[in-house]
Amino acid sequence: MTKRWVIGVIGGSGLYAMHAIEDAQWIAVNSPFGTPSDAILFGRIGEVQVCFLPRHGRGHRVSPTELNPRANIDALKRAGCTDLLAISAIGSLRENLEPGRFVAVDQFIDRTQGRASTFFTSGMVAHISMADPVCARLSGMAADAVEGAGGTVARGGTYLAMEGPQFSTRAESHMYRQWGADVIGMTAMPEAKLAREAELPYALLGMVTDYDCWREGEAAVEVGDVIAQMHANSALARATVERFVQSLPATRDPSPIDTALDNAIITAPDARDPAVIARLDAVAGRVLGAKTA
Ligand SMILES: CSC[C@H]1O[C@H](OP(=O)(O)O)[C@H](O)[C@@H]1O
Ligand SMILES: Nc1ncnc2[nH]cnc12
Repeated sequence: MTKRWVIGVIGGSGLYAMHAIEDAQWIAVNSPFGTPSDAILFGRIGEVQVCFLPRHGRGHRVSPTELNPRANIDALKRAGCTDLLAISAIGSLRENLEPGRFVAVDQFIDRTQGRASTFFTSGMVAHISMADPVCARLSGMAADAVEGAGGTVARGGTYLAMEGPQFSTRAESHMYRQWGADVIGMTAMPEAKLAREAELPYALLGMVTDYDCWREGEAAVEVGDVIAQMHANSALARATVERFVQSLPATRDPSPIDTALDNAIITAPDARDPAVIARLDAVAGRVLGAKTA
């Protein structure tokens, strides 16, 4: 069955609103998983419905370590999103990924600690595959949009998600390079895991803002470097999102991620907790038969 695209855009550091969105309206969406970072900006770009959520809230109020990605993803699912494009500021762990370049991330190493990282708690246990954590279709179109907007992009790269909010030590930065990580940030995990649990195809466009602290004889990253680079490139990031939405095919073919929960739930029907089922109405209503609010 084909359906229309509803694109959720998660704006990272420096991207707190989208002026290209027409008929725009900020609307608060409640979630049983807590308070999302902000209201969602509903509107359209051309004929495509867009739901924009600033990841840290307007004014960058919410720390990466105190984000509630469960509430954010649940709210975007409730808002009717079919697909998610996330934008992030990232540090580079590779010489050839210079500040200003975009990276269409395709793998993750999750080093975050203590964040609620699943919708499927006791009473409704599920194990989804995260082998290929990013939607290749979406990521490819997002990378095309970067180039169409005049930017440069690396297609593929491994994102190390650190806890923060402090930046890494030099020893950690060197270790992450040895592990094979290409870029570093504090927010895309567990966001990407939760998007998959919610059967939402997810792509992450990282924008390199700095070289972290692994380069010999060079000053370590400071937040001012990140902000300056984000400001220098925010017009390009906005143009990329606009172009991405405009380039979508008129109809949306199904994605295998739309049915990621098929065969993922292991808790026997008679052992399922009704309270847990109730709060999964948006995330897993398709498989649990719960009514979506
Ligand atoms: C402002 S510097 C560090 C900050 O920027 C990144 O956030 P986001 O991914 O939302 O753009 C990074 O993960 C940190 O939260
Ligand atoms: N060097 C870095 N480390 C972690 N998160 C970042 N976001 C932007 N630059 C970063």
